[in-house]
Amino acid sequence: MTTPTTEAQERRGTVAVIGAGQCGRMTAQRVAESDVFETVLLVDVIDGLAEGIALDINQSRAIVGFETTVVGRTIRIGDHDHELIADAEIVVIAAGAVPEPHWSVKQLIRANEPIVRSSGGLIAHGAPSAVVIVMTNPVDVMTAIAHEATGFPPRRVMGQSVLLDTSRFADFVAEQLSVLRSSVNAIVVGSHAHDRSMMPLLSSATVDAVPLTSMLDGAQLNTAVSATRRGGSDVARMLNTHSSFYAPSAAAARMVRAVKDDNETALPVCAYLEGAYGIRDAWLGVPARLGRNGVQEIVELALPEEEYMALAAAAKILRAEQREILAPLLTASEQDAPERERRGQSNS
Ligand SMILES: NC(=O)c1ccc[n+]([C@@H]2O[C@H](COP(=O)([O-])OP(=O)(O)OC[C@H]3O[C@@H](n4cnc5c(N)ncnc54)[C@H](O)[C@@H]3O)[C@@H](O)[C@H]2O)c1
Repeated sequence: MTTPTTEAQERRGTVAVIGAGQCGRMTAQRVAESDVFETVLLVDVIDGLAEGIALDINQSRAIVGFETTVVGRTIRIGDHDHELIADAEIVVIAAGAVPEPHWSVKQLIRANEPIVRSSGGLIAHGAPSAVVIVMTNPVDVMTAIAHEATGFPPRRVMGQSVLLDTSRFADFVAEQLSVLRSSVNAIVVGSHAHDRSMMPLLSSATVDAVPLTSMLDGAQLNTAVSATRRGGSDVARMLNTHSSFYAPSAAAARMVRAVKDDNETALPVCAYLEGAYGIRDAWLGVPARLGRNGVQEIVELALPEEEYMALAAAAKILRAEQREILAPLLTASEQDAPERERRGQSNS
């Protein structure tokens, strides 16, 4: 069954979004408005929340002009109604605890780990062929947890992190130079944490093919980098009670579309590295080609020594954080198995 078509377009397939808070509901809306799926399923543990949001989005269809149906469902924590997300080809995890302002990263991890693990269990049983996109913070470690909880090959699990940071960097640079955002060609890699492990790659950044480093001086470049690293916390501080959701949902919806389109679109995402950039056994932000099976290939850019080393340092921090709560991914004997066969993900 497909929904009626307004043009020569057919809507097929289901995207499930777990968590109907600000990020989840906005992602569901953006995906529905792209009008390429038959159904967007939105689920939450709060009674009636997902159902209400779904009804509201659906009532905008005649104005906005899309036919995708958003279906809302309430789930109980630990009640794995696997049928619920059956048929979902892509699942976005946007479920999370409401953080207290004074929480440390460790407290956030402790609060969100069971939520992401239970979401992973639901996906593993209900949608065993799905591609998973994790939004829950801290996203690099939560992506690793989602991978462990689903038992999926790493290529079918990725995090939304550096696509958002890349967009923030492009926005700040465009503001500084009064140019179109589309003329800025730059990429952010590393961690989604708001510190030095989030790395705009200045060496390859261009504006209309002119190197960015020839257009901004050192102080201006530092300003753009700091503004990018602070991007999320600045929004959260202004909103006071909440974190950002417009730009994060735009990034998640873009990733959903790249997976759906299956044409190897390269986007920066949090992915598992097993040799690319000289990094093994860590989840972090790098450019990757996306498709129906998730991460088709890690795109290995030629980085100058300084950026290469900085990325290795970011990976070291993330690996340590991830190993603290994960069972080791590789045993010594597995280390000897052929890379691509073992992980199902190629790095080139
Ligand atoms: N990756 C990014 O770029 C990015 C950006 C902003 C926010 N985030 C993160 O995304 C997550 C969601 O953010 P938000 O602003 O939507 O938060 P929110 O508080 O508005 O929504 C979270 C929702 O998750 C639901 N939930 C909790 N446990 C659940 C479970 N087991 N199953 C289903 N639903 C469950 C809650 O009921 C709530 O509705 C947070 O962890 C946040 O830090 C990530």
